[in-house]
Amino acid sequence: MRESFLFVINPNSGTTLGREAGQMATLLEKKAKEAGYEAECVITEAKGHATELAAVASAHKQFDTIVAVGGDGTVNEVARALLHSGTALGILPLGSGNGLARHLGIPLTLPAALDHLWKSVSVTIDSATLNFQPFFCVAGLGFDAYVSQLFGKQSQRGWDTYVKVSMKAYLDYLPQRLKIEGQDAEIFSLSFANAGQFGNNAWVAPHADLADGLLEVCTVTPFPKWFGTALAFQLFTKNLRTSTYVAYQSLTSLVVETKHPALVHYDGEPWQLETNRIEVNIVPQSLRVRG
Ligand SMILES: Nc1ncnc2c1ncn2[C@@H]1O[C@H](COP(=O)(O)OP(=O)(O)OP(=O)(O)O)[C@@H](O)[C@H]1O
Repeated sequence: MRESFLFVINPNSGTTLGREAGQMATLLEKKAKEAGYEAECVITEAKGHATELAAVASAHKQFDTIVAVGGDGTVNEVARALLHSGTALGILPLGSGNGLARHLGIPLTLPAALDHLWKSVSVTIDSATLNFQPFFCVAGLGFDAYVSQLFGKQSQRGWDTYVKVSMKAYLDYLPQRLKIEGQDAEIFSLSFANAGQFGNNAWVAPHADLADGLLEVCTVTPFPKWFGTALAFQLFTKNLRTSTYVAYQSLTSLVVETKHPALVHYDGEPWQLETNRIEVNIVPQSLRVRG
């Protein structure tokens, strides 16, 4: 039997899909056929739709691989439907940040990413949960959650919007007091990294390993405003570990208590909690990915 792929296309991802999603579907079906595979495409109609589509296809064992065509939000929506299933996740990284794809070394141009997809084999990786919400790349609270909330409100996506939004967020963001495993702490940000980067090569935990059964917990403590540029440089050059304001722990679970229900993010998706308690857990060896 020929190998089969379902492409789940999010027209809202990145800056290139949009009204071109229909053309993308036609192109992907043609390319798959030329390469000797069975393929179907579906275009999502709303937030959460990718999970429904992937869950139905996976339950009926209709396809060997379900490919998220979009960014980390799309990857999250498809991947959560494939947890502990026999169906593998594929990624065509057409989002804004593409953190998991970049960590996995998936090329960012469509022809190269497709070529990579056909040739790749599946590996089993860990996922994680934040208050039972699955994530695959990075989740957290503090500055990054604030940026994800502001980014989610923009009409344009893409790298330029990330930069604009991050700079605005930096000017008015205030550090938070909370308890990490019962210990008082003040944080600029607290990240739970399954993969090494947020996306756009912002390496929050370059040493993160997707299959080691551990989360890399990265605490950034408050720093003088003038140090922001140096910290950003360390983030983009995989040198955050050298900063005096950064500490790492490798953990399987963690409990954080906040004064007020916190704004968090999971794979860049903002989420306003209704509880003061945050529990993060690793879920070892839970997802098959074409890497
Ligand atoms: N048809 C749709 N209409 C509107 N929003 C959608 C639709 N399908 C999915 N979404 C939502 O679009 C959002 C953005 O998708 P995604 O995260 O893939 O792109 P991105 O933010 O540009 O990339 P990245 O997360 O890599 O930075 C997600 O919150 C997803 O739930």
